[in-house]
Amino acid sequence: MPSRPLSPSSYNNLAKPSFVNKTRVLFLILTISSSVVIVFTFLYFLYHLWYNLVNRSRTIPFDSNAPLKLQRFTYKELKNATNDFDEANVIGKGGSGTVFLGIARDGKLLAIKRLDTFSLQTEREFQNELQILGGLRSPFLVTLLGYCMERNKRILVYEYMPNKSLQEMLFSDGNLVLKWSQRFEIIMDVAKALEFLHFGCDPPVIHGDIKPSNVLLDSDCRGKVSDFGLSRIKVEGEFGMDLFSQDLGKSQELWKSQELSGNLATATETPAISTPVDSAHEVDFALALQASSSSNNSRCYNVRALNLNSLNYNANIASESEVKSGNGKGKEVSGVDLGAVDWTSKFVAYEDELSSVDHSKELNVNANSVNDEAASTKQWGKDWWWRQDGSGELCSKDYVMEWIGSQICPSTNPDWDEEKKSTNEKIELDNSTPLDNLEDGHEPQLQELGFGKLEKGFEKKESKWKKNRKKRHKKMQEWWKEEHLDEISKKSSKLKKLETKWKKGFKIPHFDLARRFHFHRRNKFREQNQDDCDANGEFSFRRGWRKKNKNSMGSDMWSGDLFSRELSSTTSMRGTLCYVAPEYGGCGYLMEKADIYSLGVLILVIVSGRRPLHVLASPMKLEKANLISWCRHLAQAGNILELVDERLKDDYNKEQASLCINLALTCLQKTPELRPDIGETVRTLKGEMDLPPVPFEFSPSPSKLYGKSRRKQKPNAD
Ligand SMILES: Nc1ncnc2c1ncn2[C@@H]1O[C@H](COP(=O)(O)OP(=O)(O)OP(=O)(O)O)[C@@H](O)[C@H]1O
Repeated sequence: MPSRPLSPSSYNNLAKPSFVNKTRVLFLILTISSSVVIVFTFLYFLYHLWYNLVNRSRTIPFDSNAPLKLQRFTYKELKNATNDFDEANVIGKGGSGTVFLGIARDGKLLAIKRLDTFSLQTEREFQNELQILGGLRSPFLVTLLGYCMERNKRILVYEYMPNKSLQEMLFSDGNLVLKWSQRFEIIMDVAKALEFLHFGCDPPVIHGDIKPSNVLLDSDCRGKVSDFGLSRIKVEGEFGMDLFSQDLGKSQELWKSQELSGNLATATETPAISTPVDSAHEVDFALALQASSSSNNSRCYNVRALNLNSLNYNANIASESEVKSGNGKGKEVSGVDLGAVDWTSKFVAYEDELSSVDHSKELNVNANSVNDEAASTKQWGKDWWWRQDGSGELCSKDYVMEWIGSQICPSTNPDWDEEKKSTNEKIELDNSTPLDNLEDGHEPQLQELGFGKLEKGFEKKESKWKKNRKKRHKKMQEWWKEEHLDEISKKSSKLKKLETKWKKGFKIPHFDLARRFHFHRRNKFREQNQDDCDANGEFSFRRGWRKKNKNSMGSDMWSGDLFSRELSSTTSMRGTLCYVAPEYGGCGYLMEKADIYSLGVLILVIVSGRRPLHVLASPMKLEKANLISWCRHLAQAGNILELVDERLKDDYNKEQASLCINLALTCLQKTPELRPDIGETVRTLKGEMDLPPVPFEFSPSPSKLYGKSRRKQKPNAD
């Protein structure tokens, strides 16, 4: 019997079970995989919870809401408190703002810091102070009492510290010299402040800018750490933080919230604090974004600035220096009064001196008496005074180079004019008996006494000096080119590459918008900078060129020598030159050990009463210019107490002083891991713990210790 052909429906019935099976398998797979995902997520959540509980430190929790507890002042209130921000009330000036003395309605004295510009950087500093310092209370930290935030006005209100800053106390002209006991207490206070920040806060806080101007002194001269503008909260699990990546995160939030709400809300933790829209943010955000695309970028900008200045210098040197420079002072360079010589001459003189260290060993004439010194000076190359050791210091060198670059541009450097004046006066003082008794710097008096007439009398002399000066300019220009142009051009080409990368890349909508704003505004910024530069400006690493404020105090210590005052306390985007740890200055991660390094520098500064870079008038003292190098050389020579401030005479505790210096040396080790942590540092200072082993290279070398005795022993043996 022929079989009946299968109908299509029967085919369907036959295919169904396989289809159903497939669906079942698929369903099973999906169920299993999703349950695996859920289980893993749950496990991860449990692990995270456990991790947080276990690692919850024994410290106080960091109170991010605390800023909201700060008093919010109105601008009018602060205006009244400071007598309309009267100049007479100015008690200090830093890189970011001016500090005024204010009187509250209840008669309490306040330190009111008005941020001078409105940019992303000042905004970041402002927010940092609110978010970090605002949430901390410690007897070793200056208390932030409140703030004012109205349109583009940013003001911070602190407790008033009657003895101002350690910077002023150590380096001001007054006769007041900090006693040893006070110095030691201040060292202890700063160490305890850092102990609180690193170990007492959860998460730990890294200050990032420990230096004398950020240590304020109360009525008893006890130190309190201030200025959290560059501080960072250490995020758990992170091995470090990059300043720009953090800023960028914050900036992106700022940017987003501005876009979404039309208001520039601050970080999410402080929704109550809001800032009005301002285009400056767009520009600076873009700038930060660009900077974040290369960790070296911030430096590159400065290098570019240097190039501009150098070019300016090159272009103008022949013509302008002749017209503007006034008098050359070649003779005074080698003369007695080195304090009055101009920077060019000084620099050439130093350069000559350094060359002699390098090649002719002229400094080591008395071979017998200075043999050891000769050995140590020989190894310092031409750039020994900024080279502390190793490649990590290159960033510092860059800063120094930039600064010098700015200094050798006579048309843009007001100090040249000042020195021109003082030289004019000097000519008078050197050559005319009636003026002999006059003090330097009294131009009106000089004019009254016939300065104009005398000036004519010395015209011939002047023209000779002008020629000398021109020669010297040229010599320095050539030296500068030889030494650094190669390095600088490499860097600027790197910057160009980055710029093209930047122009081509980053097509993300917000970023692109930011970029366009950035380029538009940056050109404006450059023009403005150039104008500022031309119009009697000064160079600051934090702000680039800025107008010189004659009343400026604090970080601008006009009493100091030209070189030191600029270099020792100017804040960059990444800390302050000479105080910043090599790994961080090298654009690395900001860690607790960076604060330890800065503390090491600070200890040396406090003990010695010198700035970290302190070029004195006498070129013979150049070996002491770099405090850290000098200290290391003294340590090798087994003579660290020579570092102690001469003004203390013998009135200090030698045991404590050598403990401090040796501790500083351990803090200044290149490898961050080798530096002690702040707990060890405090215990060592308290005498509760032995000094961590001083690095081998800074221990007195056997030849230095035993060299003499061996020589003595020889005759006996014979
Ligand atoms: N609370 C305060 N009480 C008394 N004086 C203060 C107070 N805060 C700051 N000053 C003075 O103002 C000066 C400038 O302080 P500010 O914190 O603005 O800048 P800085 O730390 O010197 O420099 P930068 O901001 O560039 O790091 C200080 O050196 C100090 O003399």
